[in-house]
Amino acid sequence: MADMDQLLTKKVADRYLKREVLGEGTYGVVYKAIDTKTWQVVAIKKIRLGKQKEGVNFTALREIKLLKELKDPNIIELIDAFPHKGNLHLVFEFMETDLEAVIRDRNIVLSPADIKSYIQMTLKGLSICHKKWVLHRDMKPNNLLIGPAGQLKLADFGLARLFGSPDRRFTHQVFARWYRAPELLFGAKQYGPGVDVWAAACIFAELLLRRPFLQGNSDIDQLGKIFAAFGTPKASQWSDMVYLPDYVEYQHVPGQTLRTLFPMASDDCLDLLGKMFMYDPKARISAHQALEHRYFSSIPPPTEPALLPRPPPKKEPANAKASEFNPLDGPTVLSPPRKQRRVMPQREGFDVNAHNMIKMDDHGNETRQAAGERSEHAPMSLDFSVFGMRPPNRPTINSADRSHLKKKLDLEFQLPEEEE
Ligand SMILES: Nc1ncnc2c1ncn2[C@@H]1O[C@H](COP(=O)(O)OP(=O)(O)OP(=O)(O)O)[C@@H](O)[C@H]1O
Repeated sequence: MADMDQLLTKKVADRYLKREVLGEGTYGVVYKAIDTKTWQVVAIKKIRLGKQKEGVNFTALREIKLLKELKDPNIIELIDAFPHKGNLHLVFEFMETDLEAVIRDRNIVLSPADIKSYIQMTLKGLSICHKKWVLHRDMKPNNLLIGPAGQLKLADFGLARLFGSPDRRFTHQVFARWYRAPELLFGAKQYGPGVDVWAAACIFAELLLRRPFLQGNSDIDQLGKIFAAFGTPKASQWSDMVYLPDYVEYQHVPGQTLRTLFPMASDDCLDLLGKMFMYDPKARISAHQALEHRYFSSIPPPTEPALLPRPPPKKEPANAKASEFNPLDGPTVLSPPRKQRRVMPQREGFDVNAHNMIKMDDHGNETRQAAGERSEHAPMSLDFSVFGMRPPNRPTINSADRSHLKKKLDLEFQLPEEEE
């Protein structure tokens, strides 16, 4: 490991002075750095591009350019993007903390006005991205970063699409499942902005409850938790559901009222939440419509961002939090017992032997298992979403492509000689 002096003097791409590692996420390591062009503190996300030889994925890089142009007070700014030593570096404005830290800080009391403010900023960021046809697809509280003036900004926008669906076998991805929309859990290949609205609804619920709302420990269990909360969807509520690739029939459970689930919330709050949690993505409210909902115009008005309670700036790498977090600490298990649940693949030509099963390891993580091998932990946990749903090839960049790229994409590529 490089010593501190080296880290302090290292210059990346002739522009950034690298500082400490902030943490490691799904796509790679994140460093703190100083931008010597502006003397601004930045966060550099180093994305591993792998060793593929297929060259540059121009579509992906065109999308990075699009992300660079996506400027809004509620979206983290992508300041720069450059390839360096087989990795793609994305330079973002530096943010002090995130919404997960706010929710989990027991010293923080969140008033209804504070919750309104945080969810309004989330929806504002979403609405702008959706207007430009960019989906997030991996919304969760630790992707909602909070700046020094209390502004909430959406981070990691578009990365799931660009660099493939995050692999949920990684520890830090276990939590992402809790925010997945039912259509994704049923394997929808075509989905829209509704997936982000569902995730925003889960975050809204988490702000109200101060703990993750629906904590499934496998994709099937996640659907079980959703249905136990809101009732198994009827064909009248979501007619297209049965056509989804991984649709399985669940035993009918009645669900609970939103009032029972969120006893302290106002009527307006519950009305909006219910519209964001609509099963049928076509019936689900859009981020733009949600912002027009009377919840945001009724009293209390949302707290000014600068007045929002927030934890002290982070000191430790946030990836430590994954190990601290115990999903068993969560709310009452809402899922019906496994035995009661019918999981019946009803697809023509479905061959269970051709597929894989998912079982849970001791930490509650999913591990793939060949079909035929029986899992004692989750005998019914067939995860159909793994079939034929491999992440798209990651874009790769080789030196021959760089000049080409510069012309095509107008990214400021500077490729220094020094070692990383
Ligand atoms: N713009 C930023 N400013 C400050 N810290 C950041 C910034 N972006 C990321 N970080 C920090 O870097 C670390 C890794 O972040 P990253 O987004 O890669 O993963 P994560 O949010 O921990 O998990 P996941 O990949 O599942 O979203 C986290 O501690 C995160 O708070």
